[in-house]
Amino acid sequence: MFGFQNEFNVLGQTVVITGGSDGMGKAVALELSAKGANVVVVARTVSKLVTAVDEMKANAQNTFKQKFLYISADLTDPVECERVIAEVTTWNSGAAPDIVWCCAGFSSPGYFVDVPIQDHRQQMDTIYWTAANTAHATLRNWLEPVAPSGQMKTPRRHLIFTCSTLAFVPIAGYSPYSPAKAAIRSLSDTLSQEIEMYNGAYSQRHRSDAPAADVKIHTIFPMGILSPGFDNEQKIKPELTKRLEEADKPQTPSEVAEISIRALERGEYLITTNLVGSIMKGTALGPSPKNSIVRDTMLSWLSNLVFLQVIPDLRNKAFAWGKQNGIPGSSPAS
Ligand SMILES: NC(=O)C1=CN([C@@H]2O[C@H](COP(=O)(O)OP(=O)(O)OC[C@H]3O[C@@H](n4cnc5c(N)ncnc54)[C@H](OP(=O)(O)O)[C@@H]3O)[C@@H](O)[C@H]2O)C=CC1
Ligand SMILES: CCCCCCCCCCCCCCCC(=O)[C@@H](N)CO
Repeated sequence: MFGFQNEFNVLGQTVVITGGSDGMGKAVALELSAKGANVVVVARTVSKLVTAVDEMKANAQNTFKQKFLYISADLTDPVECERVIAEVTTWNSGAAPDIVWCCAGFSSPGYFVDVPIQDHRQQMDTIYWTAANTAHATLRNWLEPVAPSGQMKTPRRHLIFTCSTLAFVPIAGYSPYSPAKAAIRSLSDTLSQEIEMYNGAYSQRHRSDAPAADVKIHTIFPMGILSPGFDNEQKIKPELTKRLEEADKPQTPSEVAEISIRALERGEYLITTNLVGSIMKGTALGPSPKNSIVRDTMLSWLSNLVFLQVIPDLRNKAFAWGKQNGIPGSSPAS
């Protein structure tokens, strides 16, 4: 297309998708398979992984050229993440993956004091540590200095995190989950700066050892996704939380995958998937690198005005809820 340079061409690339056996991760896997990528899906449950591989094969652009693999691993364990990268590299004829997309994780909502403290820690393991472990194993591999003769021909790699708009805006009932997503956002912002040192060294690769490729970091911030994980969280979600997130109209996994991939193709860094999500991002953009200085600055001015009203409104709704219903387990005021 005229004037459009695809910043995320996956044809013939090797992609690892954690959490690729369900929900958004599986939708991403299917879409990238249709675009001609070799895809490795990683999650714990083998039966779901087998199904995902079958579906990717059926969806492939070229069944003869593309390869698919699944690896069962619990990514809360950093040793497992290193095994995943090593196995993928062996399978990929000795070359590291070109793209790693962290999608693993699920939400277990509840009020802060009602959720046992070890469950809060477990959410941090499931959300933050699966992503940080994967990023650590991946970047250690990608950023290893190699001699000029070992440099890649298609010199760009992508590390993608999947966060949530809850990293931008607080909603009561998500305290086990939102802090872990906010930590991912902070990791992403920090890495997006740190990676520039390596990319700078890469730009001088003809002179000295440098990483084998340029690396770009991206983070996706979906709103609700109609996934199996979402069905589970709805069963335990406090009624107040459902009420406070009424402005959210959940999207299907394939919608979210498609919108995210299109934004990656435009080269965006922090990616939202609909208008309410963009407004939530706008109010919290702060020091994060921008996709477009003009558009993001206008967006944050607008969002900050909107949120002058939104935050007190959310707090008032919580207060009114308690006034009406009491705290969970108590008998309501009559
Ligand atoms: N659903 C929603 O409303 C929203 C979700 N998100 C985020 O988007 C991402 C995808 O969510 P969703 O589509 O709901 O996903 P699902 O809950 O439907 O699927 C989660 C995937 O992660 C895998 N997984 C979970 N824990 C681990 C682990 N310890 N090690 C390896 N794999 C693991 C699961 O497989 P298995 O259990 O077999 O390991 C599965 O493949 C998540 O990061 C989620 O937090 C963000 C905003 C909204
Ligand atoms: C005009 C602008 C008004 C903005 C109002 C703000 C409303 C907040 C909506 C909260 C939506 C939360 C979606 C994230 C879901 C998620 O990550 C979990 N389902 C975990 O899986």
